[in-house]
Amino acid sequence: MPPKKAEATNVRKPIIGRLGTNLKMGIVGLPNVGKSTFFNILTKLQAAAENFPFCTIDPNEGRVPVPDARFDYLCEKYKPASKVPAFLNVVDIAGLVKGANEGHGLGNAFLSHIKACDGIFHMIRIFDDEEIVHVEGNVDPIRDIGIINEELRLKDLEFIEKAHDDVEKKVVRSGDKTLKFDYEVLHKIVDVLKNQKKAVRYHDWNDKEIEVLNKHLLITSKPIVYLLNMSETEYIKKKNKWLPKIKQWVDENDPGATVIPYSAAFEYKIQEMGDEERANYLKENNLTSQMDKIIVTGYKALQLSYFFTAGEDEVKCWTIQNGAKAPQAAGRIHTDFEKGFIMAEVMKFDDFKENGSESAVKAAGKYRQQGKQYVVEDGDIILFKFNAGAGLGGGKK
Ligand SMILES: Nc1ncnc2c1ncn2[C@@H]1O[C@H](COP(=O)(O)OP(=O)(O)OP(=O)(O)O)[C@@H](O)[C@H]1O
Ligand SMILES: [Mg+2]
Repeated sequence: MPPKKAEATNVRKPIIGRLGTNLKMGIVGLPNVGKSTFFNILTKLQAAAENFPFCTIDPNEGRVPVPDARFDYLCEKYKPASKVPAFLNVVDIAGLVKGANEGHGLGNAFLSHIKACDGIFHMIRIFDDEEIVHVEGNVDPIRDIGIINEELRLKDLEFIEKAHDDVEKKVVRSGDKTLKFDYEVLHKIVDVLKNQKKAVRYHDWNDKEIEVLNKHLLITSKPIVYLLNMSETEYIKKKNKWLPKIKQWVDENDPGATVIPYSAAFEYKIQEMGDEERANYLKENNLTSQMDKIIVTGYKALQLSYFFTAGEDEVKCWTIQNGAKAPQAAGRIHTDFEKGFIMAEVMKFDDFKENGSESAVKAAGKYRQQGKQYVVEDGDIILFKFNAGAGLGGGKK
């Protein structure tokens, strides 16, 4: 029997990058542009952030709760003993300079810290401040974006040429046919990076090619979120001469990437205020913090989403990779849930909010039982039914 149409819509393009849910965003940029300041505001940690280039050497890691009004609503509703939001992992990395791929600045070693991340917050300085050293002598974000992207491209090229040559030896000299397709794809990747001088993510790869790409986890295949670090004054005035130029550059050179202007100085200032003082200040001056937006954008860039389990004991967000099916999602809670999966009972968050309770959702006919093929959607509230062991009756969570 041919597959049903409904199932066909479940077919998704494979994700480029690491599998799993423990993914992280790395903060990348020139030295002294505000990466550690941003990291500290995000994580409320105290990594060294001083006015000199290469202040950061070893990477700092932290995790930040992902803000979500739906989660807050569920907590308000159930008043659970335990509240567990989703988390975004972030890594503060040393500054990158021109020629880093050849060992300039802090050199090559920490490019591996970028490689170990799954997505990039590309931090760009657009604030003018005579006091703050700029390694290139003046503020010119278009030039700076170029320097960073070029370093990342060259690093990938160096890595992939080596992989290409290794596979070439096996295919051409030793006649290993199993690697023939890998060899073709590696050849294509070298072409994109070397001849077309493009990042790997700009190219449209097919499913089989993505399988090969995922053996190498190239830096330029990672999703990017551009963060433009403004001065406090300009952020408040919502004005900076570089903003239109950068937007234009990204549209032309990195279409689809997200650009978020913000100000580390402003965010730092409001973080120091008390809750009430901050709320009043923002309201009176018609200003908003950009931190929530940045966190959510970073989390989504990693192709992650979450479903909720909700009850009086606990309201919890469970991170999944986009496109995960119900049994896989159940496996996030416990491997037994995946092995003995029977069904997922699903409420859409909006239905829950509209109807006010689980029983009202049921009465409205909107409480749905979903099977193994169900692709879990962000914000689903789920109760899994599963077989606990070989035929030992049902269980649930
Ligand atoms: N928006 C801003 N306006 C003014 N000063 C800022 C702003 N953002 C950061 N700074 C200042 O810039 C300096 C460098 O910041 P930070 O240490 O965070 O940079 P970094 O990118 O982590 O540098 P490195 O690569 O050397 O580790 C600090 O003195 C910080 O206070
Ligand atoms: Mg730093």
